[in-house]
Amino acid sequence: MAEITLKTLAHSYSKKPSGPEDYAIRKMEHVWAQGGAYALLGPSGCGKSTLLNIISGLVTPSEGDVLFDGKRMNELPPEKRNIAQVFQFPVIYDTMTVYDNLAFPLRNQGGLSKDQIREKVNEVADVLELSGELTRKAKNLSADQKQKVSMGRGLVREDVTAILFDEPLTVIDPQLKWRLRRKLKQIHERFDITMVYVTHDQLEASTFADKIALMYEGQIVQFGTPQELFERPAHTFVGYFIGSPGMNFLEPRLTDEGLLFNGKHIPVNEQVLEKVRRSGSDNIKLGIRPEFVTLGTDIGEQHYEVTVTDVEDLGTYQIVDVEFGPVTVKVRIPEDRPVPRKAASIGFPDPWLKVYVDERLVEAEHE
Ligand SMILES: Nc1ncnc2c1ncn2[C@@H]1O[C@H](COP(=O)(O)OP(=O)(O)OP(=O)(O)O)[C@@H](O)[C@H]1O
Repeated sequence: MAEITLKTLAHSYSKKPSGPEDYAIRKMEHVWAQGGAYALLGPSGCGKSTLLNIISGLVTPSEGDVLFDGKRMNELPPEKRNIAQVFQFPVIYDTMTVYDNLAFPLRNQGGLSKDQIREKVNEVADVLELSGELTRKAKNLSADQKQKVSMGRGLVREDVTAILFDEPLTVIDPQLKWRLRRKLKQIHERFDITMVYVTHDQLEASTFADKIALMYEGQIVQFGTPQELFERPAHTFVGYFIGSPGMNFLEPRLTDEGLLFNGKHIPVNEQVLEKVRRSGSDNIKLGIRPEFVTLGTDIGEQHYEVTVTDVEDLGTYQIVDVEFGPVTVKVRIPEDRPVPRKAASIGFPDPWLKVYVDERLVEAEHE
């Protein structure tokens, strides 16, 4: 077991990368602490699998280091790294029994008696609810049972540094997914192993992980709890990708008075405004989640006049589309709240209105 550090890591599949777009992993620093349950979340192609494969040794990074407990691993082949990797599709020996599949990594490792092997296999089979299947040939198992055997093969070894899961539930029926996800959580609690779970599904990420690393264009743009990613997106992409629907964005103009949008002054914290001025950038965005926009009929200071254009009833809540100048702002309200007919007003309560410069969150210093 170990802490995994990625130090000034970058990777390009191209021999002669000419710019950032040629990098699957753009320069990053990251630490996965020993024993954590992490999700690596991001859209297709953002570099998740590449990052996992660099940790396990299947891919050698073109720049930077992979350290396990401070020791450089770059030159070590995968089989020497003690990393278990579970892929989308089960990797098992079809002709062996479930018992032999689970015992295989232990026999390979050597140094354990038959009894010790049996004890460990039984323990893992018990956790994975495979005890009744131990004598069955693996090829006769269902897809989810096979995937459980794959996971079990990683879990039996006491010397594993970490288990990396690369979208392991893709082949599993939806109704079994939640059971397996819970199982993984229990396994994590019981075995105290560092786990990194790759997914592009935010629900899967937040039910499994204590902390989520959100990846975008080859970089981890935020590493935090599901709540932190929701309440304080550090990058506009986090705001957009997390939540349903994602964050609303307005593109205000910076004037001597402050931030102006649709002819209205939108007040923000003075320190934040000062930082925006100093940045010299004109890529400024205001972000607010649909859950935090207030909707009413009062027009006045900090209540901006809008037109309701659509209401979508989604069972337990409604999504109201309002036209605010050139943009449609989405507001999420409880199902039983009446929606103003056409003329309405919206407000952006202070702690939830975020300011982004060059896509990064700008905040006031805390005392
Ligand atoms: N073996 C390879 N050779 C060249 N380019 C590759 C290779 N593997 C991945 N890439 C490229 O690297 C980038 C990152 O891919 P990667 O598979 O790591 O992303 P991902 O987030 O895991 O995507 P997905 O969710 O679709 O699996 C993509 O642009 C992809 O096309």
